[in-house]
Amino acid sequence: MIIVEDGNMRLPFSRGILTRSITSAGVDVGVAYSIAAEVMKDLQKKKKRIVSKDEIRETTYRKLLEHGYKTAARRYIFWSEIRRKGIPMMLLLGGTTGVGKSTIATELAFRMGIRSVIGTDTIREVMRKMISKELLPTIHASSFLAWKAINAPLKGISPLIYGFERQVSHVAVGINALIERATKEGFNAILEGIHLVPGYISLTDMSFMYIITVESKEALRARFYARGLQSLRPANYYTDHLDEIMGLQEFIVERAREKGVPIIENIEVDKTVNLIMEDLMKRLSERLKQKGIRIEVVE
Ligand SMILES: Nc1ncnc2c1ncn2[C@@H]1O[C@H](COP(=O)(O)OP(=O)(O)OP(=O)(O)O)[C@@H](O)[C@H]1O
Ligand SMILES: O=C(O)[C@@H](CO)OP(=O)(O)O
Repeated sequence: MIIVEDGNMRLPFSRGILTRSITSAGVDVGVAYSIAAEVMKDLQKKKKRIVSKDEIRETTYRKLLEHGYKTAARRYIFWSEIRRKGIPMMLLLGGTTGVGKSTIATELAFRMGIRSVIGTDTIREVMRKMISKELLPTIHASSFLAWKAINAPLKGISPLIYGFERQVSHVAVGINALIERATKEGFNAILEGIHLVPGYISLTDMSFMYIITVESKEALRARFYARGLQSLRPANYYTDHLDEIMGLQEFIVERAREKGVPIIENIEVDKTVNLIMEDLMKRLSERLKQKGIRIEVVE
């Protein structure tokens, strides 16, 4: 068995863990697994029982280059440097219901080795238990039905948007508290949810927001049916309100354009995840440069 030394810690070499960090470079999981296996063989050939993390990093980098994955090799080093330096950051994924936020968040967390994925629905759920329907009616409804819980002003704003905005501004109190706490403690997390609307959330200099969209009502309908098969959230509840849900997407996208938040259309999960990681790498290295932190390999 090969033992990996990392500071004071010693852990058995895990092909699974290495596979995961190789996928952070945008390499397909199957390729990542076979490269991790080759790295393991190389290390075994050296007949060393204890290897350092740097040795693993260098061997992996070399293997990626050998297989012609030049860009991926540089990305791999970038993300391992980020992990090694323990740079705290938050990733925020917003977008209307059903676009694929939690699916993408889980995949990103896996590739980036982030342990915490928090849905804003959970924050809303906690608030529901603490604040009665009489006091805050909008948080007790789905985003697209919040308008039914209150009387919107007669002019100037659509009731759908008015109800949603009320819900978002209440849930944002909990979200902002969470961001503040995470920043204070320096932990990495991915937040996802419909309540992450640009302009309502206080972003720190190490939090990065993306808005996920779906191309059409029909694509969204298909996603609700797919989700209905995998979970207890019935498709019809959402497909009966597709116009309202698309209306919320329009509102969120407008806010994102206003605030300069990147908008990513989610067609294929893998491509969406790669696009986010690519953009995040650029934004992150720019931000770190401003802070005077150098990351060795950046394209
Ligand atoms: N690019 C995609 N192509 C096809 N199906 C997708 C894609 N992205 C996500 N899905 C599927 O769409 C369904 C909805 O995705 P998910 O539950 O992640 O959405 P969400 O944005 O988190 O929704 P909510 O805000 O309601 O929690 C899931 O069944 C998921 O597997
Ligand atoms: O409010 C909503 O639109 C969704 C967001 O995920 O939540 P729920 O399905 O619980 O209503």
